[in-house]
Amino acid sequence: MSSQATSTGGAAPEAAPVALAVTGISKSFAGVHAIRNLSFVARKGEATALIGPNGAGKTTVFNLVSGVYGVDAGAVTVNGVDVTHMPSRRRIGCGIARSFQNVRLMDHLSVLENLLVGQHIRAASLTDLLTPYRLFPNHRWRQEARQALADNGLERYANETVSGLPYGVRKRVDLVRATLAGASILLLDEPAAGLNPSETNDLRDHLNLLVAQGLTLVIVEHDMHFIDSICSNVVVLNFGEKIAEGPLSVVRQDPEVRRAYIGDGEN
Ligand SMILES: Nc1ncnc2c1ncn2[C@@H]1O[C@H](COP(=O)(O)OP(=O)(O)OP(=O)(O)O)[C@@H](O)[C@H]1O
Repeated sequence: MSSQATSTGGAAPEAAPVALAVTGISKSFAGVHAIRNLSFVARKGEATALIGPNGAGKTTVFNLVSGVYGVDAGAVTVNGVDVTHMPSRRRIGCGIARSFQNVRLMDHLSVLENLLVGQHIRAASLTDLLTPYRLFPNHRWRQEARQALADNGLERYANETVSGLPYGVRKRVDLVRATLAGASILLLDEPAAGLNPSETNDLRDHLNLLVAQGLTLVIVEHDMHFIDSICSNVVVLNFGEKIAEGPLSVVRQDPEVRRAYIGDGEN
């Protein structure tokens, strides 16, 4: 990844709109300051990485953003909506979804059936919910699901049962499921964990495709090469505080980041 481009001619490119804004959030657990006065934004159509040593607070940020825990202070805004005091399930309706570490597909159903079930969040009524399976084989949802599989190079798996699929494919189907359910911001917790090199490359390509399609990604990941190939912005946490932010090529040169996390041996 190249560092921020500077241009001498013409106006600077306009920054993409803010999709997720975290403003001055703090959280303590029984006197342990897990997150202290943290602020950052994730912009539409960009991937932001959250990195830091074990216990730095990365998972807690995801828990606060997705509403698993309430913040002690600060605010969280999703697509312009203040969700700070909104329950987790309603935040999904604002376009934010959390994925991975555990793939949440139904093993006994086919890929296509899983996608149709995922679309239930968009259903306005019970009739809506049942229609795509039972009545009209070419219902719009089914067409959308097939199209989404095709767009992401997964169409050959449409009728396969999930339990028989390689782990890397299941993870990618889980991504498609989340986007079809209406998510525009994905929180991805160590997406490359447990994948072999070829699956990691496929996932990287898939995530870059989603970014190109305008999705916003926030990724917790330890694999710097993976981050480098996807994320334009990196937020570095240590003991619950932001110690650096910027392109990876810049933050990895920061002495505090090297001391806390990346290490002097890395280039
Ligand atoms: N539910 C909880 N109860 C008590 N302490 C918690 C809870 N959740 C997180 N913590 C504490 O908050 C701090 C940050 O933890 P967190 O899991 O967010 O870090 P992390 O950066 O995700 O670490 P790792 O990379 O190991 O997953 C740690 O000190 C942890 O023990």
